[in-house]
Amino acid sequence: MTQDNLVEQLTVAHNQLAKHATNVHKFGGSSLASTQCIERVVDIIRQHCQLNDIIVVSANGKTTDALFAIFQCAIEQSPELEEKITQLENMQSELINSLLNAASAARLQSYLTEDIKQMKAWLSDQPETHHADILAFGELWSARLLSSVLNERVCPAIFMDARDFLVIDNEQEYNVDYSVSRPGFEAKLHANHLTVVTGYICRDSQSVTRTLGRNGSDYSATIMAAISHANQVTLWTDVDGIYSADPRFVPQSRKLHRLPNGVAKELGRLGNPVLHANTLKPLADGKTHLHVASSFDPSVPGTEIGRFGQLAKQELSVTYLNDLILAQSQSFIGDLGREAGETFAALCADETQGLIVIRQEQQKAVSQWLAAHDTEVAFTPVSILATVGHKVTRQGNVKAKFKRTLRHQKVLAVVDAWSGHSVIAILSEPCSVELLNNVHHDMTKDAKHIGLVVAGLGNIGVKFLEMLPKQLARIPALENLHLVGLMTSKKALINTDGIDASHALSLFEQHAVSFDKALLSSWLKSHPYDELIVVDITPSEKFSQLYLEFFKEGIHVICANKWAASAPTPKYNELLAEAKANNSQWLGSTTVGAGLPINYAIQDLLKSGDQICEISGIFSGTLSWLFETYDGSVPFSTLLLDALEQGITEPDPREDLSGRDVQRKLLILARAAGFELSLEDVERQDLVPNELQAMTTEEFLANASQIDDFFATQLNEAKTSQACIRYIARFNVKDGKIKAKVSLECLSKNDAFATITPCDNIFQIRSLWYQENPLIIRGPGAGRDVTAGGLHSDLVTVCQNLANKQAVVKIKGLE
Ligand SMILES: NC(=O)C1=CN([C@@H]2O[C@H](COP(=O)(O)OP(=O)(O)OC[C@H]3O[C@@H](n4cnc5c(N)ncnc54)[C@H](O)[C@@H]3O)[C@@H](O)[C@H]2O)C=CC1
Ligand SMILES: N[C@@H](CC=O)C(=O)O
Repeated sequence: MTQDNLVEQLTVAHNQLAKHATNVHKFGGSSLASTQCIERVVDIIRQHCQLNDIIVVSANGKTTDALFAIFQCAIEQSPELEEKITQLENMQSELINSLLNAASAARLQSYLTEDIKQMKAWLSDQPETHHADILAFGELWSARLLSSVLNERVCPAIFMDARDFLVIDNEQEYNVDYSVSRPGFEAKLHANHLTVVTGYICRDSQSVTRTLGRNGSDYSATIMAAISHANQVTLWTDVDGIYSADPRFVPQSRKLHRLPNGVAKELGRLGNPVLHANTLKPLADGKTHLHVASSFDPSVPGTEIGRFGQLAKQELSVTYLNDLILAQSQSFIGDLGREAGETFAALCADETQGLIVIRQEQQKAVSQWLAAHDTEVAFTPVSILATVGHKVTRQGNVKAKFKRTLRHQKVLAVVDAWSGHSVIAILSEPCSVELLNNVHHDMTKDAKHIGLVVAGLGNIGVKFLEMLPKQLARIPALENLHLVGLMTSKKALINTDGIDASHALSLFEQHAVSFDKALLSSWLKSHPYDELIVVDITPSEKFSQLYLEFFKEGIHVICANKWAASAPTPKYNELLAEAKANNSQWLGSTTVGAGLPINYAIQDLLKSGDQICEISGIFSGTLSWLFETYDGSVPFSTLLLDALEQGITEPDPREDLSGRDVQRKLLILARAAGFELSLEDVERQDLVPNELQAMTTEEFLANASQIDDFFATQLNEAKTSQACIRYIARFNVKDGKIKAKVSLECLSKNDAFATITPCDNIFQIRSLWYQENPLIIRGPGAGRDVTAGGLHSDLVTVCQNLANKQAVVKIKGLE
């Protein structure tokens, strides 16, 4: 979804049933099969449609099948005819009476009685002449009923019989005569109404009822889109999208969230059960997007078909058709082969090898056609198996892979489709479910697409983005990762087609727009990626409060932000539980020690059965740098401003000076070590004087010199006893009692914590296995490079886990 779509979607969401642009919604028979189904459809219309939209309907449930059966009984003069008619009439009456108030029900009931009378008359006298008229009752009843229900419960709605305006000029090709149909429709239109139109039926230029063939209602919907210049068509059906293979047979199939028009058309041509070749014909220009969504679960994002950028074009799918005929003839070599392929709309054809693949029912016609050309033909029963994707015939690597996966099969030929969007293998045996699964696995196993959203483009965020293009190029685990979102506190740039990581910041400068939480939520709920990772590099408590929503959507979170990991215990536990329930990964290695592997070390000890009883050290890069550097020659506040400039402090350095940042880190590590405690359980010495507490960051920085006397005094006192001052975090457990404190301490110069490189962190861990001689981890604990590097390390871990399809949640660094 582009930013434009995003904004538009939000506008739509806030303007349900408001006067707006026309969209077309089509509801299939299964979506309208019962009272309960129709109630669901009414809810969908309430939430997703607007006045002036067009609703196209199929016949309720199995009504068309019942009408076919009735027609057949009449032809065969079967004694079951009366009973079948009564059953169908009763079924329609039940729907009418259960959904409408008494007055409307009586009105529709009387129409139904009239229709049944008419049907019986046609059935008793030349039923063949009225075949299409009889079938048309299904859509007629369905549209009349739905429009009445909408009128009663939702908004003004009118009912239109498509035969009153929709004219086809050639029955075989189902070509629409738009020059008659469009003005005919417009003349009947009522402004500020929903229009409910019968699918499947139309008339010819002699005003004879015609049907639009198999799945004609989908075609009706796209015709209505072309007639009304609609922006979107949604096919509400009983499946929730188009999959990379038929999900009934291929459990590993993935939903294709976005399909380029040409690829969708090719899938329809090669027998995709949801898409049909004619359906896409009226949308050939690609401007109107087609959505496939489930009326049984409308909140689940379906498949969008239209014009897309590069990313959607990388998707591959696999489809097959059994019970076909391979026709081989010398005549098919050269131009005649091409002509035959076009004449019979062959599933595939190769004029160099002289072959075409057709459906069984076409065999006779092909024989006759060839007889006219006086040549011989050999017919062989075959099946086809195809890999379908945007311009796939030009992708040598994909074709090679496809051939490799089929090397043990009896492949008669591998042919490029004329469209360029599929490579088709002709098999001498039917395609088995096992073969379909194997080929699908091989062709799509690397195709999991992961979206990346980066929140926070400050000191660390910018460095993270600077490193991203190189990381994407050199780390195999990031192969299918796409930067799709960037945000700061004020603006966001979301582009589902991907944001070029090499120009991320300038693209953000040029195209970012204001956003709010509702907009973000709506996008996050409908994003088209298999997985989405949000990297939180903000210092914002408010942003951390979105994690619960992220986890509910199965989104993964990597954070440098410490708020969520140090939240009050009930909240923290709720986040862990929600992440686990939805297989969301939550990693926050950089929340303590920046890029140092302290979280991993603690987790590893715990996992291996060790028990930690003490964690202490210098956890703040800022305070480490300040106290290691401060010797009284330069005022403390000058050093503080210097640290801010170097990017090692928190955005507001009082977070460091107050000990709050260290307090959070100690809590995060104690939790990682398996202890349950909250921030209040960690005693904290605040080094910010009261008078500087309530100021804005800018005011504080302007008045920072007020802290100098305090630190000068502390330093001088320490010097008199050959000691030094350091801000130390200490956590220990003795006899089950927890003690946790962060404070300024006066240390002997020989103390392990007294002599570290400025800005380094030092972590000392005592445990069952490290009692006398503690485990020490030491190194740079703050700064742009190491923190951004640590975030990239978490990113690779998440992507690797996703590639390995680990079902178990791992919340590294925070568990
Ligand atoms: N400086 C360091 O060495 C380390 C920093 N961190 C953490 O990294 C985070 C970022 O630090 P800096 O880059 O120094 O901060 P910064 O102040 O330079 O940048 C913060 C960014 O977050 C954005 N932001 C703020 N609130 C937002 C919201 N509600 N929604 C979206 N974006 C929002 C801001 O617009 C800005 O782009 C902090 O949580 C910090 O604790 C973690 C480890 C080390
Ligand atoms: N200000 C912090 C930055 C990282 O969390 C520190 O000094 O460690």
